[in-house]
Amino acid sequence: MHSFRKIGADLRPLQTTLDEALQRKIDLKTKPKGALGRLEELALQLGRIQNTLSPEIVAPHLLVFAGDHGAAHEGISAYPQEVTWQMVENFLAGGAAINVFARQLGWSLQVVDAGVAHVFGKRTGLIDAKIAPGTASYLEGPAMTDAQCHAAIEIGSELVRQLIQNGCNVLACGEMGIGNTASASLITHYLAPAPLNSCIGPGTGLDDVGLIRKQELLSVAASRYRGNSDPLAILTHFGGFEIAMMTGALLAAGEAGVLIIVDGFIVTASLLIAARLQPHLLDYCVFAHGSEEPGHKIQMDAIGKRPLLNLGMRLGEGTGAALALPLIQAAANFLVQMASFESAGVSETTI
Ligand SMILES: O=C(O)c1ccc[n+]([C@@H]2O[C@H](COP(=O)([O-])O)[C@@H](O)[C@H]2O)c1
Ligand SMILES: Cc1cc2nc[nH]c2cc1C
Repeated sequence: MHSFRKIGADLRPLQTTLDEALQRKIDLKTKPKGALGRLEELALQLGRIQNTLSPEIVAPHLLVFAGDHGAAHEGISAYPQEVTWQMVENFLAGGAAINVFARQLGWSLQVVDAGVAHVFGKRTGLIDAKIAPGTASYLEGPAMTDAQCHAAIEIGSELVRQLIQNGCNVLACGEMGIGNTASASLITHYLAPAPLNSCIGPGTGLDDVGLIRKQELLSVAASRYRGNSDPLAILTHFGGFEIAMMTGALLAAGEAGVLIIVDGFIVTASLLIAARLQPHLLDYCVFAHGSEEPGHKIQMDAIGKRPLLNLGMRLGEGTGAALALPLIQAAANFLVQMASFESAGVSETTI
């Protein structure tokens, strides 16, 4: 029915032919066996993804997808909808947290207007991929049409294919969209699956009263949903153009066999959809950080993954993913640059 089912269709399980050689190379480095802990797992994963004993990080790129949500007017966020476009302006001016971290850590950064309710005009650093000026409210019906969902997935995947053609071999997605934790909660509820209330949190900072209102509204939204549990049906109904575009982006990155650094709660909601379509996608992912949004732990448990960092963050924008890059770089570097027992003349045997 949906041709976008084909995106990611060539996604392959990771190559394991080099596993023994990679593990041996890791074990022969000048350190007690296993002493680099999770960096050793990262090095093995990177070697598998790139199918080499000497992996490298080339042109890491972060795409920040922004979109508005029809349901934002219902009182599901601590902030008003216009913060979405105002933060896009902040990204373009270089003043947001993600700009600071991207500059510090060597990421190329682009902002994608997936569906912000604002006219930006032609702007340097902004990719105009606006599907519509915000989704419809899922309290009234589907957030988007099948055609809009299809277009968003196609555009997200095409953007990533272009980046990879230009040499990028590490991709991260970030997002900005007032109200998008509510969409991510609904998606997590259906796909983890888990009880709805356990998937709902304060997002940008709702107080207890606000949280109860959000839970009530989302419970109404779920009770009105007449579709099935098909991941694309859920994406279409509960939306987020930025969430749909990231779904396409993640699938294309996995299909091209590049490392994906996964950010927080909303990006992982996109990943839950994408991984339902192509389960091997998870092999290409590193989970950067544990978000404070409570549904993130539910997502991680559902896919059996552990985040690298726990910094108490809940910002989005790709900030958690950005901060994990030096660890991944360190994993590649130790595998390539560290001396072996033999080359350094260090005794290998234990007594
Ligand atoms: O990435 C996360 O884990 C995360 C957790 C909570 C909030 N956010 C960000 O906050 C915005 C959504 O929050 P809300 O309360 O408006 O749904 C959106 O712009 C996200 O980038 C992001
Ligand atoms: C200020 C602000 C910045 C953000 N960045 C991502 N989500 C955000 C939400 C708010 C409210």
